Amino acid sequence: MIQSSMSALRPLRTLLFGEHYSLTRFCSGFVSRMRYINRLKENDAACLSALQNGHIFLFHRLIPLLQCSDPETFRPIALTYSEVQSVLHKCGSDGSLLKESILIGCSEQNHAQFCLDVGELDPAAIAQNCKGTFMDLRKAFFLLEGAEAPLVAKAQALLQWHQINRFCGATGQLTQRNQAGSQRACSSSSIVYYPKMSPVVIVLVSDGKRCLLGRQSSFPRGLYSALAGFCDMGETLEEALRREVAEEVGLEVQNIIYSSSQHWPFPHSSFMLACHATVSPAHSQLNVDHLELEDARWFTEEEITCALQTGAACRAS
Ligand SMILES: NC(=O)C1=CN([C@@H]2O[C@H](COP(=O)(O)OP(=O)(O)OC[C@H]3O[C@@H](n4cnc5c(N)ncnc54)[C@H](OP(=O)(O)O)[C@@H]3O)[C@@H](O)[C@H]2O)C=CC1
Ligand SMILES: [Mg+2]
Repeated sequence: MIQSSMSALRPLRTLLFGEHYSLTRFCSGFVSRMRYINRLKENDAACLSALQNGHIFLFHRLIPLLQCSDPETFRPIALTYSEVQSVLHKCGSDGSLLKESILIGCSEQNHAQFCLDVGELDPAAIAQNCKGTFMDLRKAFFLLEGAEAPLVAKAQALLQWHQINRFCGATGQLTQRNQAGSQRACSSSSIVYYPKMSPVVIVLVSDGKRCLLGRQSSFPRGLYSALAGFCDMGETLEEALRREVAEEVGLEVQNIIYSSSQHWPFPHSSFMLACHATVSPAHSQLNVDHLELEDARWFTEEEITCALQTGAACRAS
């Protein structure tokens, strides 16, 4: 039936697209990659085979292995299956650890990408064999180029999620992961667990002339940031944002406009939703909750520009 309807469509296809019509011509590289990744999540054998032909990024106890090409530029090291096998052998492991690799993506060159935590092995020996260095993600996040920081952050977040979700919350039994590492399942309760992110709002509040920034006592000296907070269960983005600003600085905001989003790996996996919002100048008096924030202040555009220029000058020197 399908066959005959496909044949019936052929003249139309030829008219529209010419003799060399093929379905794949209309699948962009992006679509093919997304479908490929999805297939690897669903098919353990396909995923294992992709691992043998893919690229693997190593971590040691959640710290990524990076290569430093010059003092300012770091890149994650993409190793092949046989390269990792050889490094593991040199470090006294039989290589079975490789099966614990977790799928994190697919490069534009169509190589499936995986990450692997070699936490039981000697990090110095691994780093030396790979000509790399293990660097804390909080530092690495700001030194990695473009798309590489989110990839490394995603890898670390997935590795961490697997490490803390080894047991079923209902039965206490060990959970089993699929080959891609996109889920864990408990055979006793049949519960399937998926990697989780906590939704977080971050908001730049303005009174029309100034913007509001705050700092926690744990922030590095001199660092101020837009206000942020975790969404509570059942809240909308707008409700969470209004509550957080009210809690932290005692203001009521309006005119909430969504701006953008990003995955944020610290302290665990958050999904940050960034917005703009306003308060009227007549209601901009701050009442800071010092249990949550060490300080919060209104900053003028000139102050922000000056601080950014000073920061850029400090980084350049
Ligand atoms: N300006 C900022 O604060 C910035 C924050 N971020 C990120 O935004 C997120 C929120 O930061 P923050 O301002 O500290 O959040 P909050 O203002 O919500 O305060 C943190 C407190 O919220 C409680 N909490 C509620 N839900 C969670 C959860 N799912 N995970 C952890 N704690 C929770 C905890 O309190 P208790 O332990 O008392 O229950 C925690 O100490 C973090 O991922 C942070 O890294 C990023 C950039 C800037
Ligand atoms: Mg906060």
